[in-house]
Amino acid sequence: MIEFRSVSKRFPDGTLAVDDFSLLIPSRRITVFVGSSGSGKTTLLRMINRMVDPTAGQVVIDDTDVSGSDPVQLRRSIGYVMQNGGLLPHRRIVDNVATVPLLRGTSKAEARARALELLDTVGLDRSLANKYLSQLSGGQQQRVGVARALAADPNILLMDEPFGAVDPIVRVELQNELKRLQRDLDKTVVFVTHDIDEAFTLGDQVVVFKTGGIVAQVGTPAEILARPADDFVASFIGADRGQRRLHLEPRDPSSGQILVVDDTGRPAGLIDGDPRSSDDVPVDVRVS
Ligand SMILES: Nc1ncnc2c1ncn2[C@@H]1O[C@H](COP(=O)(O)OP(=O)(O)OP(=O)(O)O)[C@@H](O)[C@H]1O
Repeated sequence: MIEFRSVSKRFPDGTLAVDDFSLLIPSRRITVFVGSSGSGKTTLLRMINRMVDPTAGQVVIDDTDVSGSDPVQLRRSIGYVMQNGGLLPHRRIVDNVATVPLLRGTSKAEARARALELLDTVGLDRSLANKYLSQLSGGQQQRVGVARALAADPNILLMDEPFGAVDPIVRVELQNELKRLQRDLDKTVVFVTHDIDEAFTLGDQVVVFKTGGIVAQVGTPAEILARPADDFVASFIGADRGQRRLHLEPRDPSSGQILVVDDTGRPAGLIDGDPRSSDDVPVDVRVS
């Protein structure tokens, strides 16, 4: 589990990027940070591997405050994927994937063998191993970024807008692939995006941010869709434009769960509780 405890970040130029932020990130799930530009998502993500240190508060991973960890060791033990991925254009794909294991002292032969396995894991043909980045498509490049992040077999994978630069069809493929990988490999994934649909597709837990690292709402996609916390969230998820039209269908009362379904009757998720037991919960919700 990753825990942010009353974390703030003021940059040297005076910008308060994050103000008193607290959150629990469950292990082996995908948590998505979504919000408008400049709301502090990347700053928070980078606090997990100490690319950024908070000016107040603590970030704790499995009961250990990261401020006591060596930043270089920590960074090598946590996978990190970013948009246009930090890959080295002058090195072959296989060598890019093997970077961290080599830095950690794994033999060249072993690191290469592992890199080839990882190409399989992320759905890339091994024939690409000796090519260079410029010879790959955008989607393939992002897969290499994911393979590289997985190379040290980290428990935690941080992903900062990793699919932002690829076309919508490839983006959906990559999202599906990530969900499969998470199920197979059981990693704790923290994923940053601007795209609310991507957040709802991927997230077990979704955190909607306002400017200043302020949390507008935390919940499962179904909870947020069915009960936007305020006008900001409603507007962000498109509820105010009537784009999302979901409604709640109570299930077996003993289960205490309610099914959220869209206009076509397709289930969008489950939420806990009885919608009719609370005045502020609409039984018919316009959400997309
Ligand atoms: N090194 C820095 N020095 C000063 N201000 C910074 C620095 N890094 C980020 N900021 C500011 O902190 C705020 C939060 O930035 P951050 O990159 O965390 O937001 P974000 O939600 O990830 O935005 P985006 O979605 O555009 O990437 C912004 O106002 C940004 O300008």
